[in-house]
This record gives sequence, structure tokens and C-alpha cells, in this order.
Amino acid sequence: MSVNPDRPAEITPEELAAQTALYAPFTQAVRELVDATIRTTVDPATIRTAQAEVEAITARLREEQLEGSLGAHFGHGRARQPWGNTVVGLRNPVAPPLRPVPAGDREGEVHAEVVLGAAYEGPPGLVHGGVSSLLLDQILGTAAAAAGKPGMTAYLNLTYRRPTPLGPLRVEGWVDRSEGHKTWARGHVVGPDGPTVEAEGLFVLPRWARELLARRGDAEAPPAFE
Ligand SMILES: CCCCC/C=C\C/C=C\C/C=C\C/C=C\CCCC(=O)SCCNC(=O)CCNC(=O)[C@H](O)C(C)(C)COP(=O)(O)OP(=O)(O)OC[C@H]1O[C@@H](n2cnc3c(N)ncnc32)[C@H](O)[C@@H]1OP(=O)(O)O
Repeated sequence: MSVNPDRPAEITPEELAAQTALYAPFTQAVRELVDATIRTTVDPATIRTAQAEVEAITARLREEQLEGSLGAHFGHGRARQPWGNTVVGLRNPVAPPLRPVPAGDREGEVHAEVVLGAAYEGPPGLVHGGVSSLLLDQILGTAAAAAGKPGMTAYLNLTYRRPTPLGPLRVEGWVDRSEGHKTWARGHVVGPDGPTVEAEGLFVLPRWARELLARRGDAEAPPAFE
């Protein structure tokens, strides 16, 4: 399949399923590698052998690669696949990944269950505050988009109520209110003992996007979900 960042390719639902079946397990295998890299206690010789093997795999993958980042190269209908996204990207092993789904009955409400392991540690045994912020930025932005009011983060205010333990967590976001191209969203990270981090943010459909949509005579926002 040809890849052109300026003109995302339209692919069939079957091809999308085939790509998902190919890349999701591959990316998960690399996530496991990251976790194993952090937690392994094998002997130094085994580490050196593993390093050579990883370097050989990296060289094989680099035989053919994109010039830049993945972007939103292809999709089905108007939905683009943000497979490089650092939070939800199907092809990004850095992404936990978060899988937001519509839930609850507030406007644009989305929830995601996620398990954060050793790769997301800040204080010992706890989630890094920047990682909580990362998840909340994404889930609030997704809530705005799910309500048909997508935008870029203009500000994001966080309140860290109590430490967030590594392990299973839920992340929730919803739209609080909106005025034209500005949408205020709220959300929180929920741990085993309740909410740990609360967020409130403003999402703005940028001027360039407003002008683009006006030129197209297209009032409809890009879809948030396939
Ligand atoms: C057809 C294409 C559509 C593209 C839509 C864009 C993306 C959404 C698409 C799908 C989304 C799906 C899921 C999203 C999931 C996660 C989201 C991740 C979010 C991010 O990770 S995103 C990266 C971090 N984010 C940035 O990198 C933003 C950098 N920044 C800018 O790009 C500009 O700064 C921007 C766009 C914010 C404003 O730019 P602009 O050109 O529209 O500016 P303008 O002056 O017209 O402001 C318009 C009105 O917002 C008010 N306003 C602006 N900033 C404010 C602030 N801080 N506090 C209070 N009010 C503020 C003004 O006061 C004015 O208010 P008013 O209209 O009432 O006068």
C-alpha cells in the first residue's frame, strides 16, 4: 500500500482489519520487550546477546521506512487512523495503549480501561504525573471530538488528588460545555481507591480548520470513532 501523508489512502474495511491483525500483535510484542528490558535480572552476557539481537531486528525494520512520523496516512471513509499517536496509536509501542469507548450519559462521554506497567513509573510504584496528564489530554480531546466538537488543547489544568498506583486504571472524559469552536471538557483517572487525578481543559477548533471547513461548506466535524 502506498503511503502519502498529504492524501491519506482510502482502504477497505477488510484491508483495515488485515492491517490491524498484522500490526497490533507486533506492537504489543515490542511493548513486552520494553517491560522485559526494565524488569529483567538476567546475567550480563545475556544482556549483551539480547542487545545484539535487538539491534539486528531494528536494522531489518529500517531497510524500508517512512521519512517522518506515521501521521494519519490512511483510513476508511472520513475516519483516519492515528496509528502513530503516543496514547492510542495501534502501531506505537510507547502508547499504553488507551482504547476510549463511548460510555456513560454525559455529552461526549468516553471511558478507557488501561493497565500501566513499569514503563510508566514516576515515583516508585506510582504513575508519573506527566503520564496521567498525557492520558487525560487524550481522553478529554476524544470526548470533545465524540461530541462533534474536535479541537486542539488550548489549556489543560490538572489536580493530583492522591498518588496513582501502577496497575489497572480507568480514564474518563466528558464535555462540560461548549461555545462555537471552544469546548471545555473534564475528566479523571480512577484507581482502585477512586479518582486520583482530575482534569479540566479547553479544546479549540483552530482558525485554520475553521477556515478550511468554511471553504468546504462543511459544518460536520471529523468523526472521533471508526
Ligand atoms: C478538518 C480538520 C480539523 C482539525 C481538528 C483538530 C484536531 C481534532 C481532530 C480529531 C480529534 C480526535 C481526538 C483528539 C484526541 C486528543 C487530542 C490531543 C490534543 C493534543 O495533544 S493537541 C496538541 C497540543 N495543543 C497544541 O499544540 C495547541 C497549540 N495552540 C494552537 O494551535 C492555538 O493556540 C489554538 C488552536 C489553541 C487556538 O488557535 P486559533 O488560531 O484558533 O486562535 P484564536 O485566537 O482564533 O482562538 C480561538 C479562541 O480560543 C481562545 N483561546 C485560545 N487559547 C486559549 C487559552 N489558552 N485559554 C483561553 N482561551 C483560549 C481565544 O481567546 C479565542 O476565543 P474567541 O474565539 O471566543 O475570541
